[in-house]
Parts: sequence; C-alpha cells; structure tokens
Amino acid sequence: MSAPRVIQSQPLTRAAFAPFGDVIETNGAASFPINAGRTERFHALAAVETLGEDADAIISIFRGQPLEPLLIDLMERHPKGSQAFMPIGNEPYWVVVAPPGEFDPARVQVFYAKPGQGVNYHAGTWHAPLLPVNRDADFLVVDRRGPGDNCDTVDLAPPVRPE
Ligand SMILES: NC(=O)N[C@@H](O)C(=O)O
Ligand code: NI
Repeated sequence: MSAPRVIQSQPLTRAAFAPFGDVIETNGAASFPINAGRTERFHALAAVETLGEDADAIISIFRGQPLEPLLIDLMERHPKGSQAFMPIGNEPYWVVVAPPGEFDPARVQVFYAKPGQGVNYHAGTWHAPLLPVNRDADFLVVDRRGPGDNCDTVDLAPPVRPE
C-alpha cells in the first residue's frame, strides 16, 4: 500500500459541512416547546431522501469499530438516498467526505464529529464507511430501503489518514 495522505480534520460545523449534508445537533438549532412546555422540539434538523419507487426510510443501529491501522482506502456514495448517523453513546467519530458528482480525491475533507453531533449525508455525497475514533460505538442510522443498487464505491489511493 502506498504511503498514506494525512488530512488534518476540521471541526464539524453546519457551514463547513453544507456541501455534503446536514449536521444533526441542538447547538445553534432553533426549537419550540411542545408537550405543555415539558419538551423542546428541535424540528427538522435534516430531511430524509428516499429516491425511486417503492423506497422508504428505515431506522437501524450500527455498531461500528475503529479502523486499525487508520488508513481509509475506500469511499462510497448512496445515489438513491440520504444516510444519517447519530451517535447513541459518547464516542467521537471521523467523517470523511467528498462532494457529490465525479469522485475527486483532491476534494476529500475530514471532520471530527464530537459526541452529540450527528450527520446526514445527502444522496450522492461520497463518504468513508462509519468510523469511530477510539472504540466500538453504536449509532442510530436513518437511510433508504428500496430497489436498485444504492451503493457506489471507489478506491482511495493513496489511502487517507485522518489526523
Ligand atoms: N453499508 C452500509 O450500510 N453502511 C455504509 O453505507 C456506511 O456509510 O457506513
Ligand atoms: Ni454509507
């Protein structure tokens, strides 16, 4: 395997992540009271895309493992639907993305997602598969179920090492 390309991570913010999808967090989000004021609703932080006939949205739990050695050599995209990851515990994770369209390795960016921060990849956004930083971690995942192939992959060479 060729020498890795180290990419410095950046904080996950709505503005920086906008070309790739949505950040699902309460920080900086509007809310309104419901349930007679006993609950705050942080409404519509992201929308679910399920393109094509007979497609629907499903909710799963992914138990992800860190990658050792931390070398990302594959990226994927889901052209027919969005994919959201919300950490269930308190573990940070790497978010490695590139804009939709033809994959351009020069446009790969790395975000460091803190506990409490979820992401919703828009349909077609290139991303590395789920990648906790330190230890196994569970995530609530909302994505598309439906006909047709919804996962394109591309090799990443040289591999990327987030930092
Ligand atoms: N394959 C699968 O369901 N998971 C990936 O899409 C991922 O982004 O982790
Ligand atoms: Ni995915």
